[in-house]
Amino acid sequence: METLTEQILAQTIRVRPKESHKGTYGRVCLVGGNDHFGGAILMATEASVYSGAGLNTTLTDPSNFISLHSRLPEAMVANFTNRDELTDLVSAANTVVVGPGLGTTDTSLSVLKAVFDTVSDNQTLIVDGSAITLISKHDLKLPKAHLVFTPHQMEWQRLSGIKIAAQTDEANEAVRRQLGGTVVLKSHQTKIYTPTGSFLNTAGTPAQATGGMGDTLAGMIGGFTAQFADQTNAVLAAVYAHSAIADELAQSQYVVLPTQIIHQLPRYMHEHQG
Ligand SMILES: NC(=O)C1=CN([C@@H]2O[C@H](COP(=O)(O)OP(=O)(O)OC[C@H]3O[C@@H](n4cnc5c(N)ncnc54)[C@H](O)[C@@H]3O)[C@@H](O)[C@H]2O)[C@@H](O)CC1
Ligand SMILES: Nc1ncnc2c1ncn2[C@@H]1O[C@H](COP(=O)(O)OP(=O)(O)O)[C@@H](O)[C@H]1O
Ligand SMILES: [Mg+2]
Repeated sequence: METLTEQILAQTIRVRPKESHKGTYGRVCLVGGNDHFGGAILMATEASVYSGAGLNTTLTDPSNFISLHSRLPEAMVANFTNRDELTDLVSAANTVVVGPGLGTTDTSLSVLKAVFDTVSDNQTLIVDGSAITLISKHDLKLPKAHLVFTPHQMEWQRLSGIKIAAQTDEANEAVRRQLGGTVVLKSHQTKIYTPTGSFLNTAGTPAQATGGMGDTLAGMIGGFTAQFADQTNAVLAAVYAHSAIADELAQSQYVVLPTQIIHQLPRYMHEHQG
């Protein structure tokens, strides 16, 4: 297992070419946020926007439209139960993030199934939070896409069937191979299992242990994979940056809020572009 270092940032975060426009930096479609968990999709969307993704559209419950727009006018919004809009917007994206705050109701399940029916193998699909729980509960067939799963240990237990205490590298890698794609197994020391190797993230702090921290990471992975060509490096750089920014803030803070990490992203990415 290789330890992630700051080097991953300069290898991934590109200096922006002069001749470019919003279309150069990718389209992200984020799907989630029911009438209880609006904050989750708001944070994921804000993280994608602040990571620099060129165009961001959020498919969510209509009760979240006003809060999302008033906080983040840069993002577009649509109703996640409108099947035609979902099909159009998901198809148009380079990266789709599904799950933050999606919930586990019948509506959540039908939204997730619609996303799975729509994505294709040239797209990256980040599967987070409730989407992981729904796949486990309903034994859903996974779509053909560049899959990136972002479970915490309990979600990984549900998806892989491996109890938290038995989540060894060998056992985790075996399930990753069956699933295909990449698994970001989140904990106090996140491990990333990819088709080309495994990585340990030693950055990060207990000051991050607060709700919304993973929703924020899912949005960052969305923003990074939409912009940067090497999809594995984009995931690794997002994981590292998320924790490293938290470490900076934790030097003088007892707790680090997800939105504080988000607001440091443009400055941090400017300092670490290669
Ligand atoms: N502001 C919001 O709207 C928020 C919405 N959220 C959403 O709520 C939904 C449910 O997610 P939850 O994760 O809260 O609930 P889950 O029920 O999926 O998992 C939480 C449980 O897992 C346990 N656990 C064991 N190891 C863990 C680890 N390493 N990291 C985290 N938990 C671990 C926790 O103690 C807790 O009992 C998701 O869709 C999520 O996106 C949460 O992110 C919280 C904030
Ligand atoms: N003690 C800790 N040390 C380092 N990182 C942590 C710690 N606790 C939580 N994190 C990080 O915070 C995030 C939590 O994700 P998750 O549990 O999905 O949060 P949520 O669903 O509430 O947004 C992960 O990236 C995890 O690595
Ligand atoms: Mg989560």
